Amino acid sequence: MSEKASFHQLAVIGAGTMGIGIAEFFARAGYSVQVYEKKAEVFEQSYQTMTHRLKRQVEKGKLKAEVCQEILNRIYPVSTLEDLATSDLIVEAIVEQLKVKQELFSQLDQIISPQTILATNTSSLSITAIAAETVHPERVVGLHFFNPAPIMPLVEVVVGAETNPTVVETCIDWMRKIGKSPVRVSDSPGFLVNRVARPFHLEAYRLVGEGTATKEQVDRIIRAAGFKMGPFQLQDLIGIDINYAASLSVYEGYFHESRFRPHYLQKSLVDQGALGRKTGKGHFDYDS
Ligand SMILES: C[C@H](O)CC(=O)SCCNC(=O)CCNC(=O)[C@H](O)C(C)(C)COP(=O)(O)OP(=O)(O)OC[C@H]1O[C@@H](n2cnc3c(N)ncnc32)[C@H](O)[C@@H]1OP(=O)(O)O
Repeated sequence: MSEKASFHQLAVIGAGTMGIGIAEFFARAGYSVQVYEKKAEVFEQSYQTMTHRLKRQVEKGKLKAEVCQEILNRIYPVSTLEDLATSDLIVEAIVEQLKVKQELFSQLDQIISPQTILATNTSSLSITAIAAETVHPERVVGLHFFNPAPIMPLVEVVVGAETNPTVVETCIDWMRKIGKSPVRVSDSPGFLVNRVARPFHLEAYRLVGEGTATKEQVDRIIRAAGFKMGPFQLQDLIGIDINYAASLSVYEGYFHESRFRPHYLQKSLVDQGALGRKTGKGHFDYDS
């Protein structure tokens, strides 16, 4: 592994499902992680959920109580972006809106050193476009984790038009070192996984929309075919809003090719605020 791959201080921006999952994974790997989240209540809620899950692991005898405490102690919130000035690697996991991400990256560019690697966990937005607003686009890279981030091995390492190859190598080496299975992918709409996943999700919506099958039937049959989850269960895990944002982004990115057209039921659920497990209601209902 290259010398540069020895990170000391890590940071995550955004403490939603993915942000806190990524922070937990880094903490489990032995790193201390600063978490910047604009809304204190979002951090509190996510931290509580994570704590609850880790404690259940202790009860099940899968995690030692002291290890659980060490993991929790390594994750701490910070209240300003300036607090991240000395980070070696920052992973952004905020809302999937290009403008908002560009503004954040351009702000960070003024605060951190040119050596800091700036990663985005975007599921489908262009890394090149996110980097375009920064003075140092060469240190911007995609690190696309999968939900649940603490346990899913795959990480797409997404190479933007100006990403420095050393940054890519450093991330790949380090991801391997801490137990992930990184794959290098080029910057295109939806990268690899979210593009391949479009027909999986969208055809499922079409089947249900045209009355050919129910959501329960689709999920049951897909599971029987060997998938861990059916498309509707999986969307409830990922977040229906996140999956809809990926659908829109791939559709836009391929200039409205009809095979990528999002489905009205996606938008309808988002408009209702039925976003999946995180809101207690999505395709199915969940206890809070
Ligand atoms: C949209 C994005 O851009 C891209 C994406 O993220 S696409 C989504 C990719 N993810 C998937 O495809 C997930 C597919 N599903 C699965 O792998 C499994 O169903 C699952 C891991 C979510 C749950 O597994 P399952 O066996 O049904 O449930 P359960 O027994 O509760 O959990 C299995 C283990 O995962 C852990 N786990 C479950 N949810 C977790 C979470 N959110 N965070 C951390 N750990 C979690 C449990 O603690 C348990 O660990 P243990 O074996 O040590 O006790």
